[in-house]
Amino acid sequence: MGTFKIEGGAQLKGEIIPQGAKNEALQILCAVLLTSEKVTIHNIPNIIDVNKLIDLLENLGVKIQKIGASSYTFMADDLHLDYLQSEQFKQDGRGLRGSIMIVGPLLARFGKGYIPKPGGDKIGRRRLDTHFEGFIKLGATFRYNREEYFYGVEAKKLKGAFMLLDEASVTGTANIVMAAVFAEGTTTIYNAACEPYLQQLCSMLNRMGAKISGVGSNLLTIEGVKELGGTEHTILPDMIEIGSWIGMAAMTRSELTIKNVGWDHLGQIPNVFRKLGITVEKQDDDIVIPEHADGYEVQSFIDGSVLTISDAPWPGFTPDLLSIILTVATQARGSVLIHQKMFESRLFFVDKLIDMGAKIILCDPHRATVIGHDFKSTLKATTMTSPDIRAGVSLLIAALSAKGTSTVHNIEQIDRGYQNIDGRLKAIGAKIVRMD
Ligand SMILES: CC(=O)N[C@H]1[C@@H](OP(=O)(O)OP(=O)(O)OC[C@H]2O[C@@H](n3ccc(=O)[nH]c3=O)[C@H](O)[C@@H]2O)O[C@H](CO)[C@@H](O)[C@@H]1O
Ligand SMILES: C=C(OP(=O)(O)O)C(=O)O
Repeated sequence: MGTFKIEGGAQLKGEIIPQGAKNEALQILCAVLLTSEKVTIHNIPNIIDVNKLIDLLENLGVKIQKIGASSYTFMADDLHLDYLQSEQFKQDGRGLRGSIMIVGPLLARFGKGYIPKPGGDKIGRRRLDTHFEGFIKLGATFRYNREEYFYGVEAKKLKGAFMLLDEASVTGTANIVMAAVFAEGTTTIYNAACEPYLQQLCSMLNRMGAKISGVGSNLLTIEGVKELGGTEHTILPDMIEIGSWIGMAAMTRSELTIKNVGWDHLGQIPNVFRKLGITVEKQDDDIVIPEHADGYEVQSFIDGSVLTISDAPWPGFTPDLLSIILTVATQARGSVLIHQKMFESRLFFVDKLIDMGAKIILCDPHRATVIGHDFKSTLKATTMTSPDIRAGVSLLIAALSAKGTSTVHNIEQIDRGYQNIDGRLKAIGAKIVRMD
C-alpha cells in the first residue's frame, strides 16, 4: 500500500497540462477489438486502470506498439479467445471497471463475450443490468455463474432492436453501442448516456465505418454494418482531472493555468465551481484560476435559499467531481448542500475531513451540508486512507491546504486515474513525497 506524505500550506504556481481522459480511454481501447485493422490512439493517459486494460488486451492477443509518449497502435487481427476461459482473464478482468466494455465488441465480432465481475471504485452498488439487458434485446443469450461472479453472453447473430435503457449508464451505453454496430438492421437506444466519452467513442466508430446518428443526444440510432476498418483517434483532456486542478488551486489559494482544456467539452464544470465563488477565467483554450487571496463566496439560489450541488447524467454535473466540490467548499464563505444522487457510499470520506476540522454534517449517505470556514480556520494535518479515486484526490487537496504534515495511504486509488500526480504537483511547488 503506497503512501504520500504532504506538508500542507505551500502556495502552488505554474502550468498544468491535463492528461487524456481516463473514462474515454477505457471505451476507446475496448473499441479496437471491433476491427482487424490498425487503430492508432493518441493522448492515452499513463495511469493504472488504463495500463491494466492495455495488458488485458495484450493477453487477449491484440498486437500493441508504443509509438510515442502517449500514443499506441493496436491490431486485433488474431485474438486468443481461449484466454477468456483462463484464470488469468478472471484476474485481469476483475482489476478495473472499464474491462466490462470488452463484452460488447467481442459479442459483436466473435459472437461471445465474457467478463468476471469488474472492479473499480467501491462507491456503492454498481450493477450491470443495463449492459446485459441491452445485449439480450439484440438477441444474445445470457448466463451468470453466481459462484464465480462470471458473466457471459453468446449469439450466432445479433439483430437490431429498439431499447429504452433502464438508466443512462455510461459504460452500459458504450457496451451496447459497440455490440450494435454489427447487428443486422437498425438499433435505437433511448435514454442513452451522452457524456463526451460516448460522443468521442461514437465519432471514432463512425470514422471506422459505423453508422451511428444522434451522437451527443440520449437517442442513438445505429444502422448495422458488416465490418469496421482502422482509424486514428485522439483522446480529449480529462475533464475530471481538470476539475480536480481547479479545486486544488482555489483551496490552496494558488494561481494555476490549466492548458488546452477543451472548453467545448467541459459542460457544467466551470460554472459549478463559479457557483462556489471561484473565479474560472477562460483564456483561449486555457483555464486560469487566479490566487483567491480574499477567499471565495458561495452563491445562493435566486430566492435566497441555500445552494445545492448535485450530480446527474450528462449534460448534468458529473458525480466524479462532487467529492472535490465538497472538499473545496469546506473553505468557502457560506454553506452548500452536496447531494450525491448516483452512488450510495461516496460521501463517507467526509469523516476524514471532519477529523481535520471541517464543518460538515453528513445528513444521510447521499447528502452532506458543508459550512465553509472562509480560511478563518485552517484544516489540521492528519493520517488518512484513500477509499476511492476521487475521495483520494479530495483528501490530497485537503492535505495540501492543511497545517502540518499529512499522510495519505492507499494511493494506488489515486494512481488509478491521475498520471504522475506527485511529480506534477512538485513541479508547481507542492511539498509531497511518495513512500513505498
Ligand atoms: C469507467 C467509467 O466510465 N466510469 C464512470 C461510469 O461508471 P459506470 O458506467 O459504471 O456508471 P453508470 O453510469 O452505469 O452508473 C453509475 C451509478 O449511477 C446510477 N445511475 C446512473 C444513471 C442514472 O440515470 N441514474 C443513476 O442513478 C447507477 O445506478 C450507478 O449506481 O459512469 C459513472 C457515472 O457518471 C462515473 O462515476 C464513472 O467514473
Ligand atoms: C468512479 C470512477 O471510476 P471507475 O468507474 O473506474 O471506478 C471515477 O473515475 O471516478
